[in-house]
Amino acid sequence: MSETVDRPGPLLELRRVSVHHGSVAALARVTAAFRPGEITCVLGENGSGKSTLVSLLSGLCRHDEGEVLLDGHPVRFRSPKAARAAGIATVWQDLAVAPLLSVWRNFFLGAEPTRGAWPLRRLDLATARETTVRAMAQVGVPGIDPDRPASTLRAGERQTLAIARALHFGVRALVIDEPTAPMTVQQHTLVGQAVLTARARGLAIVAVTNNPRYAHLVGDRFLLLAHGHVAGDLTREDVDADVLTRLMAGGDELNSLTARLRQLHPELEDR
Ligand SMILES: Nc1ncnc2c1ncn2[C@@H]1O[C@H](COP(=O)(O)OP(=O)(O)OP(=O)(O)O)[C@@H](O)[C@H]1O
Repeated sequence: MSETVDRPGPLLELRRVSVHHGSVAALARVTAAFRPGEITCVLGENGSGKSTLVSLLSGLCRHDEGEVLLDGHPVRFRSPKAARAAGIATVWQDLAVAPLLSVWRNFFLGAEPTRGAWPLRRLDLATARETTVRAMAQVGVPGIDPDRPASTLRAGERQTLAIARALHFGVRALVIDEPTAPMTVQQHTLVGQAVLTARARGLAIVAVTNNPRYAHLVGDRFLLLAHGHVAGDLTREDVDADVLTRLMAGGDELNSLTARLRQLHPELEDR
């Protein structure tokens, strides 16, 4: 119980949330809590509901049962814009940036700094470039050329740019969908650094990943999804990277772990 005394309350919470796509329950009575300064890695096989969870938290789809709470208050984001206005930024798996625009344009995307007063107000290019370079350095990518087209960035760098942007604009929660193309260790490392910076700044982070070793390295909690259900809600103390790898594959080990956890924590019965 002492664990809960020091931990901040959840920023975002799902209580018995279901999302249907037609007759398919992509998420079924999912209960989970995402706290400031905590990285929750979401793991599960294809079709387990990970993308639906990202869509729900980003305002792309809505729940039809249960409650989504922000700071303890029920919310229902009508659009991605509404989720962003509530302080939730999403790093999309393949659309983290606009590829034809430069790195600095992508960083600001319509919120560029200006100087002078109207009607002589104009874009402050020097500040825009400097800010981009500084923000990227803060998340572990020093010396980036801000004029490079974003299309020349690799998957991990694009995600890092989106994370740097979210940090700069002061979001409170970061939802990260891992790129579909496999990432190299180097690219994973880049994103990992950025994610850890975001955690140090107190953001609540929900990171979808297919890589259990990476998850174990950066994650504080692990939410395992299977067929839209929570199959496990674990902490670093519960699992090591090998167990997490085996759990992701489902099967007996996951079943017995789920049963053991439910025995120890009757409150998990509904998950
Ligand atoms: N737009 C949709 N219409 C109908 N069914 C959908 C739709 N989107 C997802 N589903 C179904 O909902 C379930 C969960 O899908 P979801 O994409 O959330 O899983 P996922 O874990 O992200 O899978 P993947 O790793 O393949 O992206 C699956 O059975 C999927 O077929």
